[in-house]
Amino acid sequence: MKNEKKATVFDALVMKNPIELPINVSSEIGTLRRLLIHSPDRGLGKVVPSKAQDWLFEDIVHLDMMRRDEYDYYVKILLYFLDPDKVRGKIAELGPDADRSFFKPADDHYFKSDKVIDIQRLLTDILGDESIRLRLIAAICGIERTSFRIQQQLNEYDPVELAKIMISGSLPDRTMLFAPLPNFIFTRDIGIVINDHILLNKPAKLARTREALLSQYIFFNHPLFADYQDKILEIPDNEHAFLLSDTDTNRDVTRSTLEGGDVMMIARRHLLIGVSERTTLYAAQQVMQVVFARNLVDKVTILKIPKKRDYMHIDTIFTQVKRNVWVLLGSLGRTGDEAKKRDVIHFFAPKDVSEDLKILQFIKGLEHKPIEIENLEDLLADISKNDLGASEPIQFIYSGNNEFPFGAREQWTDSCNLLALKDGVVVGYDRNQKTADAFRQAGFDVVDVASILDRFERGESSPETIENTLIMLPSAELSRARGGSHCMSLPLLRDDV
Ligand SMILES: NC(=O)NCCC[C@H](N)C(=O)O
Repeated sequence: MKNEKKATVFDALVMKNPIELPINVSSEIGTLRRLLIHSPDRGLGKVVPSKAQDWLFEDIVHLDMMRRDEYDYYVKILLYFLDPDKVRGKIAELGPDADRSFFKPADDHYFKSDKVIDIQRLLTDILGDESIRLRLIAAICGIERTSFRIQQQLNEYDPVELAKIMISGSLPDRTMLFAPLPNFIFTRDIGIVINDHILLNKPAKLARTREALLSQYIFFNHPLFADYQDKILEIPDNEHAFLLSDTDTNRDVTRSTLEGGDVMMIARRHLLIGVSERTTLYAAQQVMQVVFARNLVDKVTILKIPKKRDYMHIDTIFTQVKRNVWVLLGSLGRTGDEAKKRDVIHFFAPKDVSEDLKILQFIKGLEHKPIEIENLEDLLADISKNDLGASEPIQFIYSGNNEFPFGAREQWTDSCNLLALKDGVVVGYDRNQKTADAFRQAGFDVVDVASILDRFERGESSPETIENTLIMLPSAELSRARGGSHCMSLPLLRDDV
């Protein structure tokens, strides 16, 4: 439909006073109250084998199956926990064979929650403003190098359709104008809430550049974030970076790239930052300076992980399950270290293929005297006990139950990338069966998402009463996109723990 200046579609959100929609995240496990997601859009169905690597997928996906059999369940479980009135009593009619209008952000029958918010709707809202629309069209056409005529043509679409085009890269008649954004489903990577501040990301990969631009416009222009304008943090490049060649090894210490999967608000006064394939040391340092300067935390821990596609961000190698329970990849933990010490080949390995994990902790005011932490388990145990006050013994659940070669296999399909809905209740992928065994051995219930929704519907369990559970999401297609439920969430509000 052509641009008719319709009222913004997300009235429920826009009309609320932003004060009623606070933003605050001070842990990874406090009960989740509000988050940003993005349902797989038509762009994901455009990935072809020859572009899969460039677009950061290792495979092509079946879009309809990914939506009906997998992602829609993710949405249902999120709604049951965060906004139950939208789905309670309706689960049977929202099955994989039903009409999907409830799940389509641009549809009149969409669930329209102000707790589980699709970023596409926020984009639609801001595109209702003439000046923002013109600027964003120009910016996108600039980075995508389209013709001037296409710029003019885009301005003719209404905000609902224009948002779809900007995300998917294609027109309603399926003509492709530019590349899709298949990784936009991983909302974790576009921004991170640090207490009541929002840190915007600078993606390392070209395929994610447009995501950052869209997010920047949304965070700076949507009424939802109106009260937080002076709390949005952006990390600039070091001016020396502009003078370095692409191959200069100093690029890493001057260039600023940062993705949300590398930033974890782990406790009210403690931030973790990964230095990885995607996040540079320079960016990590800049973030540390700004969070200390704004007195947002007292402690920043920097974890340098191997620059490998398998690991990508720190949230691909560990996430928190409960105040005293973590899931992690054993080969980068203590057990991995011990095995390595006995391994003469590892000792002589050139630095760039080293599997080492290095951890340095910085205390505000004593930044010049960082503390080295020997292994991941020591760091996580310290967080549980000293930052979060856990009194029970600390438990580590290892990817693939630490059995060779399942640790690596299941980490690749996001066994360590879990989203906590509340303390001890997490969502993960069903294909990671050895990791699920490890959860059982640690005393957790392991239940597939359809069964838990049934139990909720029958009143046999509820989001309030459920404890110590791994909820398993169907994942044959989603896991091909190389991210898990942690990556598919940008928490905006969690209860304090
Ligand atoms: N936080 C995350 O680990 N996000 C997963 C991102 C997957 C996406 N295909 C990417 O490579 O960027």
